[in-house]
Amino acid sequence: MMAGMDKWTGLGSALASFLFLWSMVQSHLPVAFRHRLSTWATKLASLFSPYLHVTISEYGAERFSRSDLFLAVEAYLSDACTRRARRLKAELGKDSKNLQVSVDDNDEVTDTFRGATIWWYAARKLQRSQVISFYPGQDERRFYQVVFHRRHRDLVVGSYLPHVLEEGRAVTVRNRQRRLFTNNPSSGWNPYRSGKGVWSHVPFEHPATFATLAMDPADKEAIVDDLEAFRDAKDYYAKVGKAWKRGYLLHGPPGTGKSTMIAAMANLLDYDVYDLELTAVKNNTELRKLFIETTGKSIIVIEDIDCSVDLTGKRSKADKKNKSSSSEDDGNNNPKLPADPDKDDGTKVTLSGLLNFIDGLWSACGGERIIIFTTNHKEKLDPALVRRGRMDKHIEMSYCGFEAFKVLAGNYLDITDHELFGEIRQLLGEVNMTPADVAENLMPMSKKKKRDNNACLEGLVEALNKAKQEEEAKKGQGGDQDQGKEDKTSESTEGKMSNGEIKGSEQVTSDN
Ligand SMILES: Nc1ncnc2c1ncn2[C@@H]1O[C@H](COP(=O)(O)OP(=O)(O)OP(=O)(O)O)[C@@H](O)[C@H]1O
Ligand SMILES: [Mg+2]
Repeated sequence: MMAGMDKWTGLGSALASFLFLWSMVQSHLPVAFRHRLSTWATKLASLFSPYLHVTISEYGAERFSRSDLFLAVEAYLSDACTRRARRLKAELGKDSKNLQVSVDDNDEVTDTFRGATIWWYAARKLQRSQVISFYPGQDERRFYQVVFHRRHRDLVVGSYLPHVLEEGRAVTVRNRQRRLFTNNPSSGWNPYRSGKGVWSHVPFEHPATFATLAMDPADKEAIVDDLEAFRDAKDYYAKVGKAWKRGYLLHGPPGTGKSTMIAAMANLLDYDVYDLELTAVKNNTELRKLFIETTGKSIIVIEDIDCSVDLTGKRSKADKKNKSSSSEDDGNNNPKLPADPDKDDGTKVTLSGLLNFIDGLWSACGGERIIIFTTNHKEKLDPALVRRGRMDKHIEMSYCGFEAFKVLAGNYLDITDHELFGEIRQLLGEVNMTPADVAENLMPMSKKKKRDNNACLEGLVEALNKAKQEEEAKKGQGGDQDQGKEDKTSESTEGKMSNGEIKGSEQVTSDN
C-alpha cells in the first residue's frame, strides 16, 4: 500500500514538475503561439494528469497592491516549509532588522495536510507591459503555484488554502517590526490624495515593560489581567455584540508614568501604537479617515487630551450662550453642551467628532483596538468623553508610593531592601515626588563614578527632605491652591474607597 502510494506520489511530483517547467518555457515564446501551446498543454495535462494547479499571483487584478493571499503564502512557506526546501533565499525584511528566509525560485516544497500531499513552487515570469517602468524588476511578476491530486480538490480549496491564509497572516504578525505611527499635518495636504498615507511611522522600540513600571504590584496585576482578558476576548465581544475595543483614561500629574505605561501596554500586547496629534487634524472627516487607516492590534493614543482641543472652552462658551449663567471657566463637573461644529478657529474637530471617533459606527472597523487618552487634569474633561463604555477603565497614575519606589530601586540599583528604606517609606508618605524624580535620584551621577547604592539612596533622602521643607514653607505662606496638596490628601488615604474609586498612590478603577 505504502509502496503504491510512493509510486503515485513520485509520479505526481514528476508530472507536476514537468508541467511547471513547461509553463516556464512557454513564457519565453511569442504571445499567440504561447496561448495556443498553453491550451494544448492544458488539455493534454487534464487528459493524463490527475493533478490540479492553482496559481497565486503577486499582484491582484488591480495590479496596484500586492495580493494578501500571496503575502500570506510567502509568510506561510517561509515559516512552515522552509525546513523542507533544499534551496532557500535570505532577504532583509522590509521594515525589520530580521532576516527573512523564503523558498527560492523554481524550487519545490512539499507540504502535507490531513493526509493529502501538496506541492508548492515559487517562480517569476516577465510581463510584457505597455507602461514604461522606472524601477528595475517591476515588469517581473512573481507567483506561487500549488499542485495537488484532483481527489483533494475540496480539501485544498475549502480547507487548506484558508488554513495557509490564516497561518500566513499569523506569521506576518509574529515577525513584524512593530511601528509607532503619527498623523501627518493636514495643512496644504489632501487626505484623500491617493498614494500618500495619512500616517507616518517609525519602528516602535520603547523598552518599557510592566516589570519596569513603578506602581503598586496589585494594581499592576489588575491592569495586566484586564489587557490580557481583552486580547483574548474576540469571541466574547462578538457574542455580546460589542465592537472589539477598549478605552483607557490615564490621568495624573506630569512624570508619573502615563506615557511609559502606554509603551508597556504595547509591548505586553504586541500592538502597534498610533500617536494621534489632535491639533494637526483639520476636521471630523479627517479624524474619521485617520481612524479608518489604522490597523487592528493597535493602541490609539491621544496624549494630553485636555490640551489637544479646547473642548472644555468651546463647551463653556456654548454653555454660556445657552444658559447665560455659567462662567468662561471650565466649570469642572458641570455638564456642558457640544462645541459649535461650524466655528473655524484653526481646528474643526469637535467633541461630537471625537466621540464618534471613539465609539461611532466606524470605530468597529477592524477590531482589536485600544484607545487611550492621557491627561494631567481629569476634572477638566467633559463627562461624556470619559464615561464608562467610552473610557472603560480609568487609571490614576500618582506620586511615588513606597511600593512603586521598591520597583524603581530594583530596576536602578538591583536591591530589594536597604537600611534607608524605612526612612524613605516615611518621607514618601509625607512628600509628593513623582516616579520620574525618584528615578532621576537613583541614576548614577557620573559615568566615571562607580554606581554607589548608598550614595544614590542618601541623595534621594536629601531630595525628599528638601521637597518636604519646600512644602512646609509653602504651607506657612498660606498657599492652599497647590495642586500637589490636593493630590497628597488623596494619596494619604491609600487603599480606601471614595466615590466608588480606589484612591491610592497608584489607583485603578474599572467598570468590571
Ligand atoms: N511609574 C513609573 N515607572 C517607571 N518609570 C517612570 C514612572 N513614571 C515616570 N517614570 C520615568 O520618568 C520618565 C517620565 O515619565 P512619563 O513620560 O511616562 O510621564 P508622564 O506621566 O507621561 O508625564 P506627562 O504627563 O508629562 O506626559 C520616564 O522616562 C520614566 O523613566
Ligand atoms: Mg506623557
